[in-house]
Amino acid sequence: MILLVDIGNSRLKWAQADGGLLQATVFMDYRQADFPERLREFWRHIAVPGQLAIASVSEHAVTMLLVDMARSLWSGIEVIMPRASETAFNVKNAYAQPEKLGVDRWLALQAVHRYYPGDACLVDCGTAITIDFIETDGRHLGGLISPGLLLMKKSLAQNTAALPFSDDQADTSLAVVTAAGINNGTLLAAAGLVEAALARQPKAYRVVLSGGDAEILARHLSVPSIVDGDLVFKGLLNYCRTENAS
Ligand SMILES: Nc1ncnc2c1ncn2[C@@H]1O[C@H](COP(=O)(O)OP(=O)(O)OP(=O)(O)O)[C@@H](O)[C@H]1O
Ligand SMILES: CC(C)(CO)[C@@H](O)C(=O)NCCC(=O)O
Ligand SMILES: [K+]
Repeated sequence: MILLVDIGNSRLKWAQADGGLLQATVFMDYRQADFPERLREFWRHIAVPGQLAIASVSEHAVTMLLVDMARSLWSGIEVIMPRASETAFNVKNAYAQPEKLGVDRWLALQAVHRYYPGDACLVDCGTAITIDFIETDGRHLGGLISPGLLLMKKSLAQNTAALPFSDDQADTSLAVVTAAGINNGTLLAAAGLVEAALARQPKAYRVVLSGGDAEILARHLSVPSIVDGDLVFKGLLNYCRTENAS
């Protein structure tokens, strides 16, 4: 049994994998005061994992809390924390300083290369929206970073006098009330960003979406896309299998 954890900037996701098969994902808000207690209550009842694999783009303290908790629950558990590198699993990192690429992007790129082979455009619609291009041969071309939908809406509410925070249904039509104007405007900003990034490339790329806003973005993109919310977990599993085999 392997325990997989993806710590984003808004929330944490964890799942177990048995024989390479992913089980259901649990989403948790790790900024709440009772988070450690709630997590421990979950983990006390799961099948004992032999390995814990963590991908974190959050503060080190959150990772350490999880590692300490896992070690206290299951002494001898092996902890795996991949870092972005120059190459791994046939993917070549485009960054001049490869370790600076977010490990979530790095792991998701490896999963895309393995499960959706070909020229691909990976879009993670989380706290941030990241767009990364990868070639059939595993060459990462680089990417883009923008605020995610929630951040765009929050910053409008925080930096204007008249605009409220709104989190209702959105589409990309012209609005005649403020809330819809914000929801539709931010959604179109995200969709337009992805479409513009694709249009600027000299050839076509298969679009793969992940993250909390993947479904809504997929519904409003003018190009076909695949939604896979498990890319970071799938990327993490690569590292576990390798360690198991060695
Ligand atoms: N229950 C939820 N809690 C938080 N965000 C949610 C929820 N449901 C949907 N979302 C949407 O998901 C987005 C956050 O996505 P996700 O959980 O993938 O981010 P994250 O992994 O924490 O962030 P990142 O990896 O980008 O730092 C938000 O912009 C929000 O609009
Ligand atoms: C961009 C985010 C926040 C997306 O989760 C994360 O991948 C990150 O913190 N990356 C480090 C900077 C970079 O990837 O260039
Ligand atoms: K993420």
